[in-house]
Amino acid sequence: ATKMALRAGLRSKRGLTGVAVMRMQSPPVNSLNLELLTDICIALEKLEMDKSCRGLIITSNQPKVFSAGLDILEMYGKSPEHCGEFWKAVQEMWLKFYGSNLVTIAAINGSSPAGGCLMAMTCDYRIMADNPRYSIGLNETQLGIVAPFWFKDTLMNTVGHRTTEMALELGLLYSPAEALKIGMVDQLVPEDQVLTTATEAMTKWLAIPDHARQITKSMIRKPTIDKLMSNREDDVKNFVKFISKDSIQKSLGVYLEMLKKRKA
Ligand SMILES: CCCCCCCCCCCC/C=C/CC(=O)SCCNC(=O)CCNC(=O)[C@H](O)C(C)(C)COP(=O)(O)OP(=O)(O)OC[C@H]1O[C@@H](n2cnc3c(N)ncnc32)[C@H](O)[C@@H]1OP(=O)(O)O
Repeated sequence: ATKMALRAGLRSKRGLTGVAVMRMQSPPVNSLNLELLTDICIALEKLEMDKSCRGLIITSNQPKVFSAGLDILEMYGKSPEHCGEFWKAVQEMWLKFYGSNLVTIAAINGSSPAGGCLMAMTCDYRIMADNPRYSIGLNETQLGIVAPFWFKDTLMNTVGHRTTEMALELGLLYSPAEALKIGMVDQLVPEDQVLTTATEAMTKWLAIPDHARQITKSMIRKPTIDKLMSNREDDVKNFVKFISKDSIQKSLGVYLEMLKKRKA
């Protein structure tokens, strides 16, 4: 096994031949800030160019949490320029993962709300710890914000039209058992078996010739990717306009307070 050290917040190492394991480690909850998003993108870009790499397992090194989603502090009280730069990085992460040529498997070893759920849904396969304390889903409306169309598309492509209406409008967070039932995740296993099961699943995916699998994946995902690709700048503008509204900033502020109080 070759080890590959990456910059802050991320470690990636080779286990199974041709398979990289990316472990997010940005304490306390792997919230996706600009730095972590950039690190993840650079790491994926490198792996994508590495001919010996065929698969990627993404998991968390933080206890109880896969990823808390986008870092709210990157969108709260920040300048429009900063928000725009942040949003471009979010788009970049989604485009790279959703369009990856690698087999990507999410080993979801903790809660995965909002952007964390999005990230997991960009993968080819999802294995989640069966711990009923964990939750996963796109809860944006609960924060008073609106998930953009490509979040919606990713969910719709994963769980279907009607389930997306309910999930997205109500901002539902699902238990692992519920998430399995609606197809948001593909498999549940005891917490200590998430990574080994991901490795087993990877073996199955890698038995398929890369070329055939990649073309098939692209055929299925390309229309969704093209939709964002041809609207990237408008999407950034929309985001900045939306997130800069006083009412939205207020909602985010209230939500952050709630997160802190809940802890106390
Ligand atoms: C009108 C036209 C509209 C057109 C649309 C335009 C486009 C607009 C788009 C706008 C969409 C933006 C999309 C956003 C997607 C997101 O991802 S938003 C983030 C949502 N995330 C959450 O709701 C998760 C919140 N966190 C939690 O629920 C919990 O932290 C946890 C379950 C993940 C873990 O729980 P626990 O282990 O108990 O840890 P905590 O004590 O709660 O947290 C520790 C620490 O971290 C802080 N924190 C948690 N999450 C975040 C986060 N996402 N960002 C920043 N900070 C976070 C938390 O406050 C604690 O801080 P302190 O230690 O108290 O300082």
